[in-house]
Amino acid sequence: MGTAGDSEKKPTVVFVLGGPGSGKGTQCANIVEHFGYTHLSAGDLLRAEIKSGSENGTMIQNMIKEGKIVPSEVTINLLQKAMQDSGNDKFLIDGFPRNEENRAAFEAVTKIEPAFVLFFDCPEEEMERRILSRNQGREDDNIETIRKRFKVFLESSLPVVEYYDSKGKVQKVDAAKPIDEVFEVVKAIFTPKDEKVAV
Ligand SMILES: Nc1ncnc2c1ncn2[C@@H]1O[C@H](COP(=O)(O)OP(=O)(O)O)[C@@H](O)[C@H]1O
Ligand SMILES: Nc1ccn([C@@H]2O[C@H](COP(=O)(O)OP(=O)(O)O)[C@@H](O)[C@H]2O)c(=O)n1
Ligand SMILES: [Mg+2]
Repeated sequence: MGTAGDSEKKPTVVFVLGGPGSGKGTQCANIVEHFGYTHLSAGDLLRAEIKSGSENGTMIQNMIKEGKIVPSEVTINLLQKAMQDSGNDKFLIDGFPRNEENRAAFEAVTKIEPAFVLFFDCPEEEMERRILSRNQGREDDNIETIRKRFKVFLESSLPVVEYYDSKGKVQKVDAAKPIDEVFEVVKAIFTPKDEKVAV
């Protein structure tokens, strides 16, 4: 018997990254249906925290409106709680880590390394079109905030993708295609290799 610490198996985590509007949430919903993962969107958790009237709510709301990245401590707490509450051991963590601070803090706090990183690659003009017709009533889906979010994505989030790419952990998907075509590619990535053999 191991000690309490090492006898518990670490959960499987896949980070789902990509620019704003690249289709992360949409594809995660598809993956959940087919592969039994629990989908945790960092943005959704932060928006729920605002709605709950938490003491951090105003700070989070202001940062989201400016397209800025909320301090890791806040987001990681929400992710950890959601992981515990889920009862599952397989997670799609969508929209996190979004900067080097997010990445290093998650690793330090949870000791979890992602199994791989699913990266949705999409041209900015297409992402902009999608966000402007998303109609979810989000306070950050306006052209002024969108521009700020694109800048943060290029400056802070892409380096995280590059970091994982240098470790051979990135599965890059062309996300500019229609939803079902993107999912065909995603599905192949999640399907265990021994089930991929044609019969
Ligand atoms: N491949 C796609 N082609 C066209 N529209 C898409 C595609 N994927 C997602 N969308 C739409 O674009 C918007 C943004 O998608 P979403 O999944 O919310 O992206 P993200 O979570 O990366 O911001 C949504 O309205 C969604 O329905
Ligand atoms: N790890 C994260 C994820 C989101 N956020 C905030 O939440 C906003 C919306 O994130 P999101 O993932 O829901 O946005 P989309 O990429 O889905 O459009 C971001 O622009 C950030 O302000 C954050 O601060 N830290
Ligand atoms: Mg999203």
